[in-house]
Amino acid sequence: MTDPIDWRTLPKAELHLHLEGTLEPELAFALAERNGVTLPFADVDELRERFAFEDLQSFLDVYYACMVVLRTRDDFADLALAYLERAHVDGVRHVEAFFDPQVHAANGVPVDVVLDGLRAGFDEAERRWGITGGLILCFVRDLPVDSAAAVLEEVAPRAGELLGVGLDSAEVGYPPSLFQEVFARAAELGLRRVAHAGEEGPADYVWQALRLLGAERIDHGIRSVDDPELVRHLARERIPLTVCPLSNVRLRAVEDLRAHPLPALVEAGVVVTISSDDPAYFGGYVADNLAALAAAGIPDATLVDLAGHSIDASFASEARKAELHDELRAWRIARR
Ligand code: HPA
Ligand SMILES: [Zn+2]
Repeated sequence: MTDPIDWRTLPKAELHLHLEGTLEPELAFALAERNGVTLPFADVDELRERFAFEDLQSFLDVYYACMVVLRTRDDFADLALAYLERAHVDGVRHVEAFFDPQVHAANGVPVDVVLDGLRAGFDEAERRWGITGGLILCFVRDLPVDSAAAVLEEVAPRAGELLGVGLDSAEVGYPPSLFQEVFARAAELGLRRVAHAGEEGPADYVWQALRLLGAERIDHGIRSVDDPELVRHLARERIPLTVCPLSNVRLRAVEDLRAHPLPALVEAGVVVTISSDDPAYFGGYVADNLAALAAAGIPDATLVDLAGHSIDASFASEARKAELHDELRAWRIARR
């Protein structure tokens, strides 16, 4: 028998990661103190007690409450670099990360400040650890569509500093169709398009994200299993799903990992990738997600294949993808 795999050693890309969801309680309280901001939780322990979520909304309430500590360019740079250091330890070689500028704007922080800080963090991580990647601006689907359009126009002159746009936050009752025009404008600006769909919402929202928004990747997408025609479409067109197993369990989108639709999706030939979503809140970073899947009975060889999918499904250049595949090949050879 071969040794158990240390999933941190496996080269991989992380494609579904909310930077604000990497705000560990200790950093949240340190930033609150630095900025003279009061969090609605007494201390780190009380905040962690609030991590017993019942659904997506009960998580979002805590997640948005913590964001008030993020005020300055340095806060955003520190947040990004702290995550990227953990990602580096986790064997993440390429990251495509979300951020929610509408929420920061509501807190009085201009999108330019957010973007300057996050970009500084990414640039530093590339220098230190060779991690590549970039930023995906997410529209918050339960805020007015006008505010999504406004933030897009505000960043339009800096579109070249973004990889793309996404769609996140409370899903049910906020169908992708609401954002058709905003996504069309993003495409005009040369931005790639992804969208959260089929996390708590129905398979029809996945169809809408594909057909109305031009989404190239679906974030979560697990409810696609309810629609066999959709599963066949995803497989045939090689449309990747960025699946976040520990998130799905914590937010009760699935009962437990053994009931997760991932094996059915993989079996059907869908390009599944694994990510951590909001690792500070959901009990694990990406290697922890892989370890949890292995413990739940997913074969090691399947999980290694999914790391390969994460490279293919990324928006990295073809040259960078080839480099990452070389690293993965070397890893497989070293395991033999
Ligand atoms: O898991 C999520 N789903 C939707 N919106 C989010 N914003 C941060 N995390 C999430
Ligand atoms: Zn997400």
